[in-house]
Amino acid sequence: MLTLPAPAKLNLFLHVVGRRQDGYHLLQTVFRLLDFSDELSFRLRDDGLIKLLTPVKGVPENQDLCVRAAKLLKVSSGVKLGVDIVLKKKIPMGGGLGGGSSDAATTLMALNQLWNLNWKNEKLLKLGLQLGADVPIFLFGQNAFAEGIGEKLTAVTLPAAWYLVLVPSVHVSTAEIFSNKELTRNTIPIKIPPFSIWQGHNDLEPVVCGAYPEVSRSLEWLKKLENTTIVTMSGSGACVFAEFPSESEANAAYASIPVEMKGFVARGLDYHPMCKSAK
Ligand SMILES: C[C@@](CO)(OP(=O)(O)O)[C@H](O)COP(=O)(O)OP(=O)(O)OC[C@H]1O[C@@H](n2ccc(N)nc2=O)[C@H](O)[C@@H]1O
Ligand SMILES: Nc1ncnc2c1ncn2[C@@H]1O[C@H](COP(=O)(O)OP(=O)(O)O)[C@@H](O)[C@H]1O
Repeated sequence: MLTLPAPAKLNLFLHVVGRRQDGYHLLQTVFRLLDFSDELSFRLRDDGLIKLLTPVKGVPENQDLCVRAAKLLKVSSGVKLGVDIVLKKKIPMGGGLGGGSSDAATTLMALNQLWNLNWKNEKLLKLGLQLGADVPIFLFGQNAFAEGIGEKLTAVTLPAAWYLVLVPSVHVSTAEIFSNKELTRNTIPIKIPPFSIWQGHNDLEPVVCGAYPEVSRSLEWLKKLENTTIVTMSGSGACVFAEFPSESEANAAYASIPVEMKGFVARGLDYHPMCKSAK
């Protein structure tokens, strides 16, 4: 068994700067990888079948992003092998933390190895984008400024930071938020780095807060905390987070969350844990 992590991400800001003709939105965002991961294990099968031994509740096996990633790589490479996948989910689903996309990226990297394909990272990145706009960042393997729909990536160095992430108990559909009439799509594009991560905002946040009061309440609670450097929503929500310069400040804030709120503290990473530079 090959066992590998699939880390979560945060969008430190997310600007919607336009819309493509196919309806997809043009974004500018900074992705920060988190030391908070799903775990995937892979066992080679020589009968060509792709099996998820631990289906996720509410997600049919053939729609799970790791199964879709494995099938796409199998068809694209023409390989005759298969795989058994065991997925231990820890990242909240549909939370704007990119869990499904990260599972897909880890699957592509694992099978590139297990099936002896030796595909270059750029080729995997292109394939990954077919599965979702968030998949490329996890294959890129380090924090990045992203443009386009999330595929034009420029590496960025971010300060050490810890995050208190709140997980409201609502499921937000990414497609629903992007199609909302109230969404503003005209934030003025910023220039590529250097820029300040602290001056950004999330254009999807007012739309999600309007539709889901629990997200709004969680955000308001975070905004009252002291010593935070960023407080915003990640991606299309529902998770919201506060950034702190030290672990002790993040833990102290976590210790004070009201009983009805759920969350966790995680360290910001510089690299994907599967990246050579991370070791
Ligand atoms: C908003 C972001 C920010 O990082 O993250 P999440 O909140 O999903 O984590 C991403 O852009 C989401 O990426 P991902 O979750 O992979 O989205 P996809 O499956 O590609 O798209 C879901 C749907 O959202 C809409 N969509 C998505 C991305 C984009 N740039 N413009 C869009 O309009 C499209 O309607 C699409 O059908
Ligand atoms: N392995 C997976 N993990 C999580 N979600 C998955 C997975 N495979 C498919 N999905 C589907 O993708 C949707 C978005 O999942 P996720 O990536 O966790 O959230 P987000 O796009 O908000 O960051 C889920 O609601 C679920 O229906």
